[in-house]
Amino acid sequence: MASSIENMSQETRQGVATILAIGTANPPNCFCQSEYPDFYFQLTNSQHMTQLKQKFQRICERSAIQKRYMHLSEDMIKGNPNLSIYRAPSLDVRQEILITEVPKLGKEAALKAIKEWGQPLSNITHLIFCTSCCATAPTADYHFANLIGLKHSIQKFFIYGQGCYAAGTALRLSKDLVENNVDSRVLIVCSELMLSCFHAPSETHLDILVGSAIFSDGAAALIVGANLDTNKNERPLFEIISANQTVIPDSETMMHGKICEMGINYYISKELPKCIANNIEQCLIEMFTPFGINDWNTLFYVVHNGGPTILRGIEEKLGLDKDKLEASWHVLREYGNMWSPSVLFALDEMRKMSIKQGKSTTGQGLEWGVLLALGPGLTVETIGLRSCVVAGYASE
Ligand SMILES: CC(C)(COP(=O)(O)OP(=O)(O)OC[C@H]1O[C@@H](n2cnc3c(N)ncnc32)[C@H](O)[C@@H]1OP(=O)(O)O)[C@@H](O)C(=O)NCCC(=O)NCCSC(=O)/C=C/c1ccc(O)cc1
Repeated sequence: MASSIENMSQETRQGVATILAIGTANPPNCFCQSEYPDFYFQLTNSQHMTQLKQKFQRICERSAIQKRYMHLSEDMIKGNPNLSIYRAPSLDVRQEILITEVPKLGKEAALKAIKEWGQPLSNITHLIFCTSCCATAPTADYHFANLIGLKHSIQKFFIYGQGCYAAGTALRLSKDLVENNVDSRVLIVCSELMLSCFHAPSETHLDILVGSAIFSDGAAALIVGANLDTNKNERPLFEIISANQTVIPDSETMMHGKICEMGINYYISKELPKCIANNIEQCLIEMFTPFGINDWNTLFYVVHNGGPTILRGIEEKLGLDKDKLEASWHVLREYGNMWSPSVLFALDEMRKMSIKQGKSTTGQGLEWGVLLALGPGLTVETIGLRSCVVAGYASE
């Protein structure tokens, strides 16, 4: 197996799932992290909780985040005061907004991906839509397909409630779809709005402080296909060489949530970063041993930016060089943790950063890499990637 990889040229291979375009979008409201504690405690009439506010300030300072985007606004809270009262029933008003806004933000990201891809909308054969934020029938994929104008014969899949690892599941599914359906083109869309889980601070539910400090809104879209039509100028960004899902044993209590009258009520254990760090190398061993790869610094990395302690834990456990998780740190700093789209923002940043730095491939000049999507379960989606030559790159 190893020798076949060493001999592979940088041409994309026939029949292998390939990412052809990436688009991202955020709502217009931008929140500066250093100003957010004042805004959040004032918005939720919690200024009197001075110790809790100081704790929240410490979490914001330690978050490594500089700014985040949210659909949520002061006017929305004023118009719906229950949104800012801890545990007050507010599911109806949240769902009413999310049913419209989740597909809408997804459309913005999808239009950017489709523009980069350069092909007509009618060439999309399959849609995979992911969100943890709105529960309706028909589901959000249906509303999205109508909104953007996909053909009625589009083959739709809806991935709901997987939180931050949904993009990995979508990539794994897209690989099976495009490698088994001739000429198929899959549109993946991940769209999340934190209005679904915005809560006032509570002395008895400290997990909310963490989510309120790091969660943010975003959408990302990809086009995936195999057997590129170079006559139509389809260009490869990354090949999906392999895809595994792993559930970390006995980790269910690390991160969980459920929809309640108050919106999504979630819990995040302090032990979560350690649990991920302790189990991540096994995921890499299982994916890359068949390829003869065991030096983790020979790979490029696209990791879900769940929080700074999660990224640091992975760096330390794998013994990674300083710049290995640069794309994920960038997304954490500039956008926060957007759940499912986050790791696709990091994938987008990886190829942009590689071009900006004059690297020969979309994977920081390296050929092989990994995308790690992490979420409730704890579930890890490990996606093996092969970079592509940067268009127009001329070696010396
Ligand atoms: C930025 C943190 C939170 C703090 O930075 P630090 O370097 O560890 O700093 P400190 O150790 O000084 O911690 C600052 C304070 O935060 C507190 N803290 C530290 N983690 C905690 C903690 N999980 N609880 C409650 N206090 C804490 C910690 O006790 C401490 O309190 P204090 O001593 O009073 O200053 C850092 O620990 C961190 O990155 N933690 C990992 C964040 C994390 O778990 N991310 C994944 C979130 S879960 C997710 O993305 C999706 C969930 C989801 C769920 C359901 C759905 O349906 C959909 C989605």
